[in-house]
Amino acid sequence: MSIKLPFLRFKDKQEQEKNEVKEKNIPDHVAIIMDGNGRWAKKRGLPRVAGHKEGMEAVQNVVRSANKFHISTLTLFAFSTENWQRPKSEVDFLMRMPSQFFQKYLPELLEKNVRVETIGDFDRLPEHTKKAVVNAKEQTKNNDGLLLNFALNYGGRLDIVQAVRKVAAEVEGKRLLVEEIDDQLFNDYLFTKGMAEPDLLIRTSGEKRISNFMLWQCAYSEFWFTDVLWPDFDEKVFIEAINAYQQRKRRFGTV
Ligand SMILES: CCc1cc(N2CCCCCC2)n2ncc(-c3ccc(F)cc3)c2n1
Repeated sequence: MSIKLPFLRFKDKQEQEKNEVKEKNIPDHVAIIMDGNGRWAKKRGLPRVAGHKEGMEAVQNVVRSANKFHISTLTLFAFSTENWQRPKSEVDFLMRMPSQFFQKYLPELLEKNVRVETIGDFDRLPEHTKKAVVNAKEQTKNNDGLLLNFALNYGGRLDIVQAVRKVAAEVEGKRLLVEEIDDQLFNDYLFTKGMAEPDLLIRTSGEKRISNFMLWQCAYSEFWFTDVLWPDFDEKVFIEAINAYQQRKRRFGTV
């Protein structure tokens, strides 16, 4: 059984298949590097912030699609540890986006049983940003639908270094033996504690780099790249990514 998109006319079965997501092998956890917002604006002679605003609409659209496809976890790379190097005016604008997002979409997230989480160094964010995010986390904490996880002030190397520091402190405090340290234990010290690892990592705008995103967690993820700029990312592109994932995961009856 697959989720059909009735509004699209299909030339033939093959064409139809390209516009459907089969229920088998749906990726449990999809992570997205939402790249291309500035380029989207530049192509239109608009200021960069116009690309960020349009990109925020694309965020809610991809949440709706992930919900429809019964994806369990959707992680969105919203702000990296490197993004602090951007002009102050742009960083200030970006730091107001979480609050704007929830002002517009929190009612819909609640109605759709979505739970909001974040990964990254939360403390360094401005108070107004933290307040908006803490409020959304609190209001959605008992929801058991899609886990919408925003990577905020996140870096893969920061994630690993802060985890190593915590493990080292446990060993130093005689609360942990070196021999007990393995992958499974280490996972519990990362920002993504308790979360499934990404099955599919999508990056938009044509760049084919991971840019310090979930370095440990994506060790076994399928990567899918598209030239589409993030503000233009829609359900049709999302289906293309999931279909590509499903093609790679086809067992042809084998285990
Ligand atoms: C903090 C920078 C930033 C940028 C941004 N853009 C701009 C660049 C990336 C593309 C998407 C639109 N969005 N879109 C939603 C959020 C958001 C983050 C956390 C949260 F809890 C709720 C919403 C967001 N955050």
